[in-house]
Amino acid sequence: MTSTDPGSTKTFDDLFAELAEKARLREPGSGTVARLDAGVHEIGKKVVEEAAEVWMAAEHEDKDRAAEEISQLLYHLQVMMLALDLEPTDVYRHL
Ligand SMILES: N=c1c2ncn([C@@H]3O[C@H](COP(=O)(O)OP(=O)(O)OP(=O)(O)O)[C@@H](O)[C@H]3O)c2ncn1[C@@H]1O[C@H](COP(=O)(O)O)[C@@H](O)[C@H]1O
Repeated sequence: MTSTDPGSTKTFDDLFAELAEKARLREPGSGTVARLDAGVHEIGKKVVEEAAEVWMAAEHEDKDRAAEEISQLLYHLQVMMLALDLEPTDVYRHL
């Protein structure tokens, strides 16, 4: 996907609803369910790893790569939210 390509129209809230449903159903084969089962410590490591990848892409790669890494960071933050039983509104009220 390039920065001029709209690509997926999925939003933050759409992805959160999708992940919450997979977690609720414990969907077989879901990477999200596996990450939740691994626990907060492992999820936290992925959050830190993806944050570093955002930083590196921002400094050394193009905008589209940075956007891709940001999307992955948002995904792992959502997994952390699910692990902590946090809703988006619990986060939004601090914005
Ligand atoms: N948006 C994402 C998403 N972003 C990042 N990731 C995961 O985070 C990893 C980040 O890439 P890395 O370069 O760090 O890969 P890696 O080092 O091999 O990471 P590990 O898998 O070893 O942790 C990806 O390989 C995915 O496993 C995601 N996994 C899933 N989704 C979406 O979440 C939804 C549910 O996915 P499942 O639960 O797998 O069905 C679907 O719509 C997916 O598109």
